[in-house]
Amino acid sequence: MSAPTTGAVVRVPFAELQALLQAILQRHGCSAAVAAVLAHNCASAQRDGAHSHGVFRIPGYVSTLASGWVDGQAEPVVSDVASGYVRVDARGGFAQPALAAARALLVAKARAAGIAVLAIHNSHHFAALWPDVEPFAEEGLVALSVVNSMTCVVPHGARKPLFGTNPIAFAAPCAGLDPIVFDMATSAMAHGDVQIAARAGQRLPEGMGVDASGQPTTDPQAILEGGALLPFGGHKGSALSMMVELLAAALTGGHFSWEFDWSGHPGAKTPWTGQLLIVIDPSKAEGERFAQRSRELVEQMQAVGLNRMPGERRYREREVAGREGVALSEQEWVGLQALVG
Ligand SMILES: NC(=O)C1=CN([C@@H]2O[C@H](COP(=O)(O)OP(=O)(O)OC[C@H]3O[C@@H](n4cnc5c(N)ncnc54)[C@H](OP(=O)(O)O)[C@@H]3O)[C@@H](O)[C@H]2O)C=CC1
Ligand SMILES: O=C(O)C1=NCCCC1
Repeated sequence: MSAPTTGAVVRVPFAELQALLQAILQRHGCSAAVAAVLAHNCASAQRDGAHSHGVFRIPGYVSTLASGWVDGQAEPVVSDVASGYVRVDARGGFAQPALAAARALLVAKARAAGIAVLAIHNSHHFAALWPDVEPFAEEGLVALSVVNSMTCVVPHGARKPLFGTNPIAFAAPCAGLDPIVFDMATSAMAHGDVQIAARAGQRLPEGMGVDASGQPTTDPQAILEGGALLPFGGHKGSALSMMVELLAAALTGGHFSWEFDWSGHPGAKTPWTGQLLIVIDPSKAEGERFAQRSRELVEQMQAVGLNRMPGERRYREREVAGREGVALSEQEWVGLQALVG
């Protein structure tokens, strides 16, 4: 989640940024419907200071669309496969429009049965994962999502990369407070943050990755050029990353992180994989008590000295952006103007 480090800061109203991103995405090959979903997602990440997946990613969307690797016009096909199961074929398009297409059915099933699963395959996810779960918690539901990405992480104890950076995001309602949300790569660092550090000429902390010969390195460029990331927390993060491969790819019918070949599409950046969401209606078990119990948990964590909840930094940045506008570096702002042409 590195912040931009160069240039003066420009503040832009959220709606203006979203409209600009939508215009860029449409100009470079997305349908209006797809561009609207991605623009909202990306502008939200920038607003919340989630810089590794904010406007930093727009040139990647543009080059990927130009390469023909992703279908920016794809219309997802939603299948109602069982009482608690929805399947979506994203048809080679982005995962977020696939989620949007299935969302109402997924929520209806979760409310009827207490739990429902959404399995998306044939999809590209190039964004932060919290925007996919947080809205469910705002409606009183608990949501968990996983997505796999592209081979760049060495499984614990192995010699070569295999897994993606494979994030896990979770959201739950909390009485009187913002939803409890966490969203984390299962690698020691998100790939986007390695790219940002490389661009800024910064070293990484120790323990993030290895170079092309498998030796530990703090040089982000060495990780990007033939090296690899490590899982967070050794064998534990590695096991979670393995779980993400199983849930997001094997269970959905999507590709494992190493199974797609984008070498024929220079400029392609978006992993062609799968995504799983599990949505639970806590009222089925706990009535109205779940959100209150969440609140009790937060209060107990604070009572023992916790001074920052996961998600809290984003909510703080969101509040500031609401008052002052979304922050971008001047360089990013100028770059976006150039892309709208
Ligand atoms: N689409 C894809 O394939 C991929 C996407 N990603 C995305 O990259 C993004 C960044 O991931 P990552 O770098 O692992 O995230 P971070 O390590 O920055 O943060 C992980 C979580 O921990 C919370 N957190 C951070 N610091 C603290 C602290 N000191 N105390 C309490 N909580 C804390 C964060 O909350 P807060 O948000 O408030 O800082 C967040 O919920 C994610 O949004 C992820 O979805 C990553 C890999 C692949
Ligand atoms: O930051 C990462 O790690 C990734 N983000 C978008 C998709 C590829 C991996």
